[in-house]
Amino acid sequence: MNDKPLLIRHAQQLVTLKGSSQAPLRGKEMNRLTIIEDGSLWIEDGVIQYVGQDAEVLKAIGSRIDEADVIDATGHLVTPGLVDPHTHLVFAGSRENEFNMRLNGSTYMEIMNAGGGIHATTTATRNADQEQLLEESTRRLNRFLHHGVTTIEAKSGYGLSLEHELKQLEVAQKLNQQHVVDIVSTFMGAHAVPLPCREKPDDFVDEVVEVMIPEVARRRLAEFNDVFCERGVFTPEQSRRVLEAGLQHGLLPKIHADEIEPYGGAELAAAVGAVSADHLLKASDQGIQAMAEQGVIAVLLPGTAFFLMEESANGRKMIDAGVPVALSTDCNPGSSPTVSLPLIMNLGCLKMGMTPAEVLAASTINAAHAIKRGHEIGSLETGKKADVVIFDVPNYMSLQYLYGVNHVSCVIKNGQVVLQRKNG
Ligand SMILES: N=CN[C@@H](CCC(=O)O)C(=O)O
Ligand SMILES: [Zn+2]
Repeated sequence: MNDKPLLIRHAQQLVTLKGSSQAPLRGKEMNRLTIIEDGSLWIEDGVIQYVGQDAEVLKAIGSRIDEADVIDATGHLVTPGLVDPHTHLVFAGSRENEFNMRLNGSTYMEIMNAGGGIHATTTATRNADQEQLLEESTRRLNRFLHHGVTTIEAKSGYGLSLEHELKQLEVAQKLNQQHVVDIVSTFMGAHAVPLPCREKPDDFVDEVVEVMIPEVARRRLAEFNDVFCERGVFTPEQSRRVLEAGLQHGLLPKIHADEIEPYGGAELAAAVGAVSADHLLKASDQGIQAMAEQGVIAVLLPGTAFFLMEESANGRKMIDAGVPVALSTDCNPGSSPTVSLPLIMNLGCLKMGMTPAEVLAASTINAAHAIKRGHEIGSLETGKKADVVIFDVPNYMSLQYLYGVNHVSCVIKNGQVVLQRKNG
């Protein structure tokens, strides 16, 4: 912990997103950023103590300014640390061959049904030991940090057996201990039916429900439980079994829903009280309505749609229907190998009709709520963790307008400067 306080001064825009620690922003609220011009932050013991205009903060700290390290953010944008609420961070290998196959006409599901896709990464991940997984995942996590991400969700799901699911989750746990970026773990044993079980998928669901979930919960290796609810993977009935079993063991439900075709995933998310439903490219209007009524967060992944060359989810319609929306990279080796959450924000604007304010809310406070961390991160408010990004742009609109560029200039995690970049 830094003994010295940290003072960030004179931000051209300091976006606080204050006032939503209890519940995610919805509808028109998603444009409510609360911006302070000539903004400053006083950070002590890893926690934000004062937020306001420079003159106000200076008045509050008085002569203590002499104790502090000072960062001059003149001409820069200051935001909460970005939060990525849906990644498959821990895996081995890569699948550029499948990218090439898709560009030659194969579809994502054809490749998976032929034993590639998730199965290919499962083989590579099973063959990797913890050390290799840790090394590959650390490199990825470093790159997330370079793009301004200070907290990330990480799913298992490339083990598909108790032994290898535990291995993936243990690697995530170690990464959380070793790396400055915080990791929140999700168990996703129901990511695919392993090839040898293909004739008897319900037997595999039994194993997930009766063996894997209880053991993962007993070892406290995850907080959430996810399932790939899609035709040819897990049916809505099987998915419900998995999610309800998780709930019985204290694992909160999340769901990969309606990605390839409308399949009742959004409706199921609402019925089981899922924290989030993710993907939703093909979600039905009734499903969207049900999510709005139950307050299920839509975690949208426009990078996945982009990379699969599909139409994005209708983020605009979901926000207008009152669904709280968050954004994520979906970082994985098959459908979205990116680590750039800022690029995903760009795509949120360009492919889903979200405003620059909405994508920022979706990648900070709403993303924090999607992993049940809204009370401690996602906004710049007194008492919250001092996770902060300084961007080399003058305002939040420029972050989207000057798209496809990494504008991160400095990242502060728990009150410590952990990354500084030169932007020229
Ligand atoms: N769609 C299912 N699961 C991942 C992709 C996993 C993979 O292809 O390896 C996703 O969220 O996109
Ligand atoms: Zn995913």
